[in-house]
Amino acid sequence: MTVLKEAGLEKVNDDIFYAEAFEDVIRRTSGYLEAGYPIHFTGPSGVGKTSLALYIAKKRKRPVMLMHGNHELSNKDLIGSYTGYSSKKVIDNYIHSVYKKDEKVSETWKNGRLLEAVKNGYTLVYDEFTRSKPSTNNLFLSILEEGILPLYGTKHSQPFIKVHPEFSVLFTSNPEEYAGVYQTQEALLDRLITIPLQPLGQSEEAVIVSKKTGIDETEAKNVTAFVSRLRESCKKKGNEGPSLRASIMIALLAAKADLPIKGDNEEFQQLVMDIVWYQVRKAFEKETDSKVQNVILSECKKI
Ligand SMILES: Nc1ncnc2c1ncn2[C@@H]1O[C@H](COP(=O)(O)OP(=O)(O)OP(=O)(O)O)[C@@H](O)[C@H]1O
Repeated sequence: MTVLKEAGLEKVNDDIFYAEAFEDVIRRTSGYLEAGYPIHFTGPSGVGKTSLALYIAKKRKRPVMLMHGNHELSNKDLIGSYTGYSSKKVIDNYIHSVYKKDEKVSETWKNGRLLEAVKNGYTLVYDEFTRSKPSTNNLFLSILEEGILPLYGTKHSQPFIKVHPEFSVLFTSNPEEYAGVYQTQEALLDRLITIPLQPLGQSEEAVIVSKKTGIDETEAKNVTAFVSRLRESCKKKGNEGPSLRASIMIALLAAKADLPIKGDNEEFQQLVMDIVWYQVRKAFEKETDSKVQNVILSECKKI
């Protein structure tokens, strides 16, 4: 769990740049959130779902909590649990002929992440929520429908807590065919406004790459155009191919190693090969390794 504001991690969000192609999505989703509806961004890896969710969350001017889906996430993590015992001993020996000892032992309760967010009206970004078990995510049904968080199995005398009126949530997920992703219960999906996101255009990706890595925008465009051409070839084979992440890695590593972003530079060729190989190999699974290398190299040489 990360409460960005409290952890002094607001920089995480300052590092997110506004992309014009998302302007309309930002406007629509901000309106839905203000009206009290949860948002769900879905799309392939690396299109910028988490970044966009964080960007929109930050605009709400409420503390932002980032939570990552995981198959080990449990109700204890979300609601809270007793973490042990604490004891308090008072010894009164003021009058030395009188000795009084008062000892109290009590269980120590620690609030879970969701309970904190719900109680204090945070904006929750629940990243890759379909990586948690559907049974864990059931808690969201009560939150979104009845406006309560049930305190199941916690020995609390109070059966639930009411959701703060400012609480809101943005979910992100990868498509169901991705490894490690659970199928989500229809009842939950039915309560979310699901918006599919597609990769940004190469010019918009270039702006992000340039701002994030410090390389010149024309060079960044050469990198994103290269990655984008490979992505198109992979798509024809039914695979997503390399994402914006690959462009950021190429630009960063080239800058660090002081490599020119030039397709005929052998060291640069090796760098891009290392970065995009896995994704391209997956798409061209029926081809030989040397054919895959040729696909990458011939696109690289166009830089
Ligand atoms: N608008 C943006 N501003 C700055 N960086 C961005 C932006 N969009 C994407 N990125 C960067 O691109 C990479 C992928 O973005 P992000 O993690 O948001 O994608 P995602 O769709 O959530 O991916 P995944 O499904 O793999 O989690 C990250 O390194 C992120 O920092």
